[in-house]
Parts: sequence; C-alpha cells; structure tokens
Amino acid sequence: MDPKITEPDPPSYRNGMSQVLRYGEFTTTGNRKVRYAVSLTEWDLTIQKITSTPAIRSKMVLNLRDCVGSRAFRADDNTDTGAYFSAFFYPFKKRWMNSGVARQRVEQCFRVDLVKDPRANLEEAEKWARAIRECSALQQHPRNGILYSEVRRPCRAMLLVNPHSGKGQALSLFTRHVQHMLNEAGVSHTLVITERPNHARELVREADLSQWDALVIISGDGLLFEVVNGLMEREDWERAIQTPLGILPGGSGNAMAASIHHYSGAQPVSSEELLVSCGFLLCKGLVSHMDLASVHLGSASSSPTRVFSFLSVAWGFVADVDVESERYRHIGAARFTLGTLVRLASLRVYQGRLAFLPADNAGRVDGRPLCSLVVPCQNNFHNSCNSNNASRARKHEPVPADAPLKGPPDSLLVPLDQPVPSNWVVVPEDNFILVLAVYQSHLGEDFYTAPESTLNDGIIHLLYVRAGISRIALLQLFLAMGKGTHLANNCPHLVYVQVRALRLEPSSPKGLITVDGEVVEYGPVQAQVHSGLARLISR
Ligand SMILES: Nc1ncnc2c1ncn2[C@@H]1O[C@H](COP(=O)(O)OP(=O)(O)OP(=O)(O)O)[C@@H](O)[C@H]1O
Repeated sequence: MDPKITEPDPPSYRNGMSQVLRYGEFTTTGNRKVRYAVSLTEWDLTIQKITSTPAIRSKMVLNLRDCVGSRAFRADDNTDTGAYFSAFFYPFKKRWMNSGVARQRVEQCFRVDLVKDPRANLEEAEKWARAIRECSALQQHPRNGILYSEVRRPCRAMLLVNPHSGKGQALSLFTRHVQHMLNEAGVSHTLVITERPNHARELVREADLSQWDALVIISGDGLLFEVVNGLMEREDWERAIQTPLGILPGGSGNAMAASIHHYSGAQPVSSEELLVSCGFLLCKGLVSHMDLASVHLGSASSSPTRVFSFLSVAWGFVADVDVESERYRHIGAARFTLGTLVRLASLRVYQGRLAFLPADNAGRVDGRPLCSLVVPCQNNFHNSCNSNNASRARKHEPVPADAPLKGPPDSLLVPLDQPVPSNWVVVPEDNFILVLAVYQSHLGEDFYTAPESTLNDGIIHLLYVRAGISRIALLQLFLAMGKGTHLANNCPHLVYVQVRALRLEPSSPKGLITVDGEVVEYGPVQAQVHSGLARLISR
C-alpha cells in the first residue's frame, strides 16, 4: 500500500500562481493543420487553440482530479514519424437532454511531431503521459480532513460478476461502461463470473489474496455480502478484510454503490451514470475504512450464527418489500416502488421487542430523554418465533460454542438467551410497521434512508415506525425517504436513534428479516457495529 495522503495546503493556483510544469504545441489526431498550446500544471491540463484570431481562442481547462489515466503510443501507420499521448477525463458535465450534471468521458489526444526521429517523439509523448498521470495522482486529496490510502499501483483487481443480478445485464453494463475506463486507468483485472449463490463467498474464502490488490463486485449488494463474509470466515480474517473492496452497481437496489456515490459529494444520477461514477471512483483507487456490523441470528430451530453486514438489518415493511418485489425484478429499481404500493395496500403490523445501546447516552428518542424509555427487559420473546421462512432464508454456518471466534469479539453483546445489559434502552412499544438498522446513507438508489450516515462513523442508524400510522402518512414517509427529508417531517410514528448495538426479538409468528437485503432465518437478531473493520474503494 502506498503511504497515506493528508490534507494539502490550500492551493495557491486558484490565485493564478500555478506553476506550468510542461508546455508544448501539438496537433490533434484528426486535423494536422490546427495547433494547440497545451500546458500542464499540478492541478490542470489547459488546451488552447493557436489562431491569429483572438476571438476564437477557446480555452479548455481540465481538472486533473477528473483524470483517470494517460498513455503514449505510436500510430499503426509506420510512415507516421509522430507519436501520440492521450489523457482520459471524467468531469461532471451537463447532461444533453436533462438538467443536472453527471460524469462524462472526455478524451484529449495530441500528436507529438517535434523531430523526424519517431523514437524521440515517442519519448516526448511518454514524458507527457507520465507527467499527467503523476499530477493526477497527486490530486487525490481527501475530503473533510479524512485520511485515505490508495490501492497499490499497478493495480490487479479480481472482478466478481453476478450475471443474474438486476435485470441480468451486469456483464454487458460492465463491458459497455467500465471496462474501457479500467484500461485507461491501467487497472488490470481478471473477470470471474459467479456460477451459483455462495460461489463468490467460497472463492474469496480460499483465494490467495496476495495476488490481488482489490476485490471488486459487479452486482447488487448480495454479492458484496458474500465477499465480506467469505473474507471474515478465513483464518487470516484480520488481514483478509483489509483487502480493498470495490463495488460497481449491477443489481436493482445498489445501496452500497448509491452510498459511495453520495459520499463522493455528487448529486443523484441515473443507474448507468451511477455505474460510471463508481467506475471512476474505482479507477482513482482511494480507499477508506468501512464499518461492519456483527449480526447474531438465533432462530428457535438452529444454533446461533454470526454474519457480518455492511448495510442493514431490516424487519417488517422494508424487508417484506425487498423480498416480495423480487417477482418484479425485470423492471429494475422500479420494483421497489411497485412493491411498496402493493404492501401498503395490505399493511401489516409486526409484534416484537426492540432494545438498543445508544451511541450517545445523552441522546433523545422522540423528544424524550433516552433514560425515560428504559423498561425492564424480559427476554421471553424469541422462543415463540417460528422459522417460517427457513426455506428461502440463507443458511449460515452455526458458530459452535467452543469454536475459536473468527472476527472481532462482540464486547457489547451478551448471548441472545440472556437479557440485554442494563445500560441498554428497551423500547416500550411492541407493535411496529418496520424496524430498520442501517449503516450507510442509502438503502437503494432512490432510498436515502440515513442522511447522517457516513462510511466509517461507527454508528448504526436505527429507524422504526410504530403501528398506528395511516397508509397515507406511511406513503408520505417513503416519498420523503427518496429525498432524505423524512427525519425533518416530524412524523410522530417515526423514531430515529443512533446506536452502537441493538436487539430485535420478533414475536409475530410470521415475518421476514433481511441482512444486507438477504433473507436470514426468522427469529431473534442482535448486532453491534465494528467501526472501520473493512476497507472500501470510495471517496
Ligand atoms: N451465478 C449466480 N446464480 C444465481 N445466484 C447468484 C449467482 N451469483 C450470485 N448469486 C446470488 O444472487 C443473489 C442476488 O445477488 P445481488 O444482490 O448481488 O443482486 P441483486 O439482487 O440483483 O441486487 P440488489 O440486491 O441490488 O437488488 C445473491 O444472494 C447472490 O448470492
């Protein structure tokens, strides 16, 4: 790994003091009559047409932060003594038809023809390409003072593709939108197409990780869940989970991809633009720490198990919509809207007990101080839960009581058959519409559930909706969640609290619980966050 980058001094170039590192005059590939003055500073590549008419001296300034790579090459035509260098940028540009901006590809290619010697021209082109790459690498400045490290260069990435994710187009989306970008950035990659559920999990559990600088998932969140858990199941889990992970959206929900796009400071975009945005982040290769939650599952019919989760634990309405809308998979992300409307029509109430360890003991829930919410915990709920969804639930290996624990110890949790510790808050209600614990900002491309969440805040953002809410109020709540304004809506049935750990003990005989969108065995579940345990390519 390369050394960490720290916050730079404020750039003086903005005052016009930027030093020109390279200057040259070149033609382009298409037209050898028109010449361009090209100058490179630490920050920008500036291109200006050389003409005797000042009025048409248009100038293009490309920010090197938007540059993914640059290369030099000779023309196929042996009689051409010139050499070329190309630089590849993905700046935010106005969309052609729509309002707003999205990252769009801009390639600048110049012909170097300084002397008759083709080798000397190629050397000069290589100097330009190298200087552009080096300057753009220096532009990987962290935001908000957060430290990032970089994926090792040249980068060797294993790309795991689930060919059935989303509308079944993950592979073609990758070929169309991302493959050329990775080539431009010099990211060498090996494509592995998954053949069945858990294939990726087994692969990374056994892989020689020294061969890879990054593991990249082209799928929805389900494949990332497999990879995270495959890494955590290894004997060398502590080292393995440090492998930088990348995500390219190929599913229908794409929560993690939507979250990292959001963290990059960009505005919401369409699905294909999201793919380009995540591809860009992957090419830039900045790595930051990501929280994982350790989730204990304990249905009445099986031994307790533990899985690692990067996104969410859901019970009630949201879990139901996620799973039931599978049948509308062919319509892509719209499946969640349709699923929401269908479930609204037959709204269910779920009984159970919820308890949590607040992130901040001085916090408040629903206008009341946390301490006023504490009620004695009687842990007699989980035994009444049936594993009614065991057939569709993902089987996870039970953790034998005497097995050495893979993964960090969960110091905040006690076994599920014991009452929660006395410093926990037990929610007085036991009728819910939904319970949602999330640790990323988005739970879908259009589902901005936890606006305050960041990748590595060490916080579980717990939202629950109490029974008694009208259908129309619930619909309004979901519409607000699309924009991330739901917490400002003062909905009396919605409670939001930041926690470090939680326990949910459903008592309704039927229901679904999902972890990162994957159905797990129905029954008591508890989780604690482990701050920054994994590493993700993001910005
Ligand atoms: N080749 C495969 N065939 C069938 N299932 C697979 C294959 N590869 C992975 N899977 C499984 O498919 C499930 C869904 O994958 P994933 O979540 O990545 O896509 P998705 O459901 O389309 O996306 P999203 O969660 O965003 O809706 C996961 O449980 C994963 O284990």
